[in-house]
Amino acid sequence: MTVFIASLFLPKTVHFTLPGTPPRGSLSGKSRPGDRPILEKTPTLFQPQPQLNITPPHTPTEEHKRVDPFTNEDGLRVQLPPLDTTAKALGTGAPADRGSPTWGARPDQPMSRANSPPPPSLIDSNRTLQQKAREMGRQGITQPRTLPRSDSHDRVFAHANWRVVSADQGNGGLRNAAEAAAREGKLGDYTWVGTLGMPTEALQGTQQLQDIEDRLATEHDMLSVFCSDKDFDGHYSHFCKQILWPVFHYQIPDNPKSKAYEDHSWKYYVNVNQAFADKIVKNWKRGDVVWVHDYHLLLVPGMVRKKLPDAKIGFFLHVAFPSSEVFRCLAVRKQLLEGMLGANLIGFQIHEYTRHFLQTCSRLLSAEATPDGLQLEDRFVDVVSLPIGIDPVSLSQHRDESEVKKWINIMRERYAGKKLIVARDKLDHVRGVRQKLLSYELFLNKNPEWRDNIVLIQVALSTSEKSELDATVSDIVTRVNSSWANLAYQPVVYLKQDIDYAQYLALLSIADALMITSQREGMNLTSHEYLFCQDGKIGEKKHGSLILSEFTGTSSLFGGNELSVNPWDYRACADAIKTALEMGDEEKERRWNKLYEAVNHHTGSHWFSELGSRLDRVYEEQHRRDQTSVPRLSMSTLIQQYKRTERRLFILDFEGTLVSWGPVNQIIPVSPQRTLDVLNDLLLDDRNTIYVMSGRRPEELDRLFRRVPNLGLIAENGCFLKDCGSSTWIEMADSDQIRTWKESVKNILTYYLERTPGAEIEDRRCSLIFHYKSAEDYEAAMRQATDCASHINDACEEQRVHAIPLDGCVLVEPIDWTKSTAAQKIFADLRAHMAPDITHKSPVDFLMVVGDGREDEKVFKWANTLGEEKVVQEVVTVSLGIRNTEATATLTQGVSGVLMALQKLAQYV
Ligand SMILES: O=P(O)(O)OC[C@H]1O[C@H](O[C@H]2O[C@H](CO)[C@@H](O)[C@H](O)[C@H]2O)[C@H](O)[C@@H](O)[C@@H]1O
Repeated sequence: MTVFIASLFLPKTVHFTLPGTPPRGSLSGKSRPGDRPILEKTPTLFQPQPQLNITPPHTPTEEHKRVDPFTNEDGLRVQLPPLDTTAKALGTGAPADRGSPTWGARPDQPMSRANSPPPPSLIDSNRTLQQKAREMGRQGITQPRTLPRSDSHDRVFAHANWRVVSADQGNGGLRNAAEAAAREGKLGDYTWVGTLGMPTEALQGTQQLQDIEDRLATEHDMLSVFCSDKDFDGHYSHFCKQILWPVFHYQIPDNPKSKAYEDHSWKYYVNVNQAFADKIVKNWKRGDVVWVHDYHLLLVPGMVRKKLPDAKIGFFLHVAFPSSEVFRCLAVRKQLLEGMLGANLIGFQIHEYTRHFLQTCSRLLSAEATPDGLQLEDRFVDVVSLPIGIDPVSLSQHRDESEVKKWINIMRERYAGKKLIVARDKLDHVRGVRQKLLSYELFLNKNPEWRDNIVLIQVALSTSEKSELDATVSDIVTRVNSSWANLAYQPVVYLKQDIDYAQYLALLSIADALMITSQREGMNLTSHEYLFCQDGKIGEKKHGSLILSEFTGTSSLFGGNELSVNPWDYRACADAIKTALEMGDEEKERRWNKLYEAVNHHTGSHWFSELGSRLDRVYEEQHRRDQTSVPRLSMSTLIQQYKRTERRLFILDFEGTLVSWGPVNQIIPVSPQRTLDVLNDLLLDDRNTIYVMSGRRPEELDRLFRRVPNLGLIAENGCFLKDCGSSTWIEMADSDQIRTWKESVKNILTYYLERTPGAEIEDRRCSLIFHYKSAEDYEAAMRQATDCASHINDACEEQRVHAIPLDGCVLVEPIDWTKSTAAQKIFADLRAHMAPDITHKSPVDFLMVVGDGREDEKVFKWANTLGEEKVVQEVVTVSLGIRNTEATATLTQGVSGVLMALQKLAQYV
């Protein structure tokens, strides 16, 4: 069995060595294969990383021996050497939350064909610039690539030497988690499915590309997904980055240039998702598991499901899921949701995102949402929240490297006597770097005593987002530095480039505080890594404070032990900086201990394996329900069960089971005579106890069943109970609670009623129903009704009430009293009335539940448990519905089938 882990970027990619590139080491004028040039100089803080691959050519088959064990294949110091099997399993060392370097902008990878080449005039006039750029490149100064793509460019790459290297794009947290789970034996065979993260069209049809694909598959267990550059660019740079990423993080651009409502790049998104699905389908074998990750691949579960109806598919969203109010702005909202719903299990980082997703589906797809997931027409999809975490084991090993200690020493010396606030973020609006700098400026303004004594080190990673943000942030940095810097002091160190892993770990270890001001963020693993590095084990600063935006997923794990901030509130953020710096050691330690415990509890490996086990469980459960092999009710078995028992309890649903559905908002005018006769016949045997359950009001049921003495009744779906032979109703629900929520819900219902001509509200004792079957415009009414249900679910969750969109109506009822709670009360009361000398452990030896609806499923479940636990000798649960059921048998002949079956039993008095 193989687990496919589909994520947009593979953990590996390839780098090419182009003929004519200067040999590695030319920064210092020497050529030393495998060495990282920067190390040949006296190390300076945050020297730019060279991006040119300057290794002498070598063939793909001969792996180059690395001289410096801490450098990766690319000469960047980001990977531990494969010392032994444990170290090997630790894999790539890199921050969990990575940057996303601009796609198609590396000089050692082919250029994209997505954009047409610039006109020749421009190329000519650019030549001098290109010369200059090359010159600067030789000096180690990184410049954006200026060469336009051409046929010769393609040919060069098609024949150049290449090597597999660790990719610097993609989800580091996911990779670390998978590697940790594998290392700990919680994940068996697994195969990554993803793109190389570079334009590949130039290589299409070449042996080169085939070799790359083969090598990744055979040596690294990675299936490469190839798509045209245009598709990838449209998918990633446009649909993902300009539409999904902002909208999922609550940034709906409201300016006229906004692309949020356009869908011109939608087709590219579909194409890339289809390419992933095709790759998975082609390689899938029975028993394999498919895990699809993140917002880049929302359609993949649905596409795979279409081809492989039985596949076990999980989907996890790493970023935030917004409120339905925001999500509904997307033009392709339904397609996206339906794509995700192809999975058996959908995971989110925290409960808030799960709730938003359930509400969004209930609102936009009119799907029935339950706390466990979504009941679709033909399947149930489970929905869970499970936060990802870091891998403390590999982090700890990486932290022990001498390079980290070296950087700690350098920084210790450089910042002696200063307090350090550190941060490493992507430079896009969502991450709130601008807000952070403004509050830091405010802090320095308000607290002159701290000037000269504090430094903010902000590492800003590049993004594909091209905006004025860059300029704004640089302006603020300049303003702060020019206000308070002097020859020996600079209040902000701003690095617009990534730092290597050793420097990153040193930075986290030496900090006095980490400051995260994301406007929204799925999780934020940088804060986990920081807390881990603050244990003081490598003799550095310890128990530093964490200033963390309340809009990150991580903040919901930390229980207020962080300094939680609203990044929009500059004053509060400035105050939080002061609190962080002036906090006493004892309080710092107390807070850190709690935070550290949370970090170690929610590890990446736990996350990965727990998701896996949950998928296994829900898949089993869904399959059990899906099996059309829920047997038909066997009359002969039922008769035998009935005949060999003496204390029988029947719990029978009313509408749809004992009578055909009538208009729900009307009292049935005619008594259903046949039903009453059958019930009376059964009750002639005093070994039988019968309860009828219904959503109707007590007075309606009284009227309907006045000719069946000794019948027990459950009204309003479990809110009222009348015992057999009794004339009084027991109110099960808490009437004060009901009164309170009814007031608020009625206001909401009235609002929608006024906008839905022809609709009406039915006020039951414990529930309210918004009926729109007779609305003048049914389609419009249905939209109002789903909005109404979602409005109630948003506004009244704390009042323990929920709104359920049903066929032609929205039912609003309490969460805590159901048909099942009523059935349990009946059973408990029967047990309480058992004579003390009786030795049976159960008041009944035969329990039959028959029903056809959603509410009845809970009663089936409860009854089956009594059977499974052998509390009741014979348990028969029968569903009339065609939907998935918990019942152990089905009856396809509808109401007359039920009446016939009961009539047969009644003959055996
Ligand atoms: O920028 P992208 O290539 O589109 O990828 C989005 C981000 O993915 C990863 O972050 C997300 O997952 C993390 C782990 O679950 C979570 O901590 C974070 O909040 C999510 O946004 C990746 O770490 C980021 O670098 C990417 O930008």
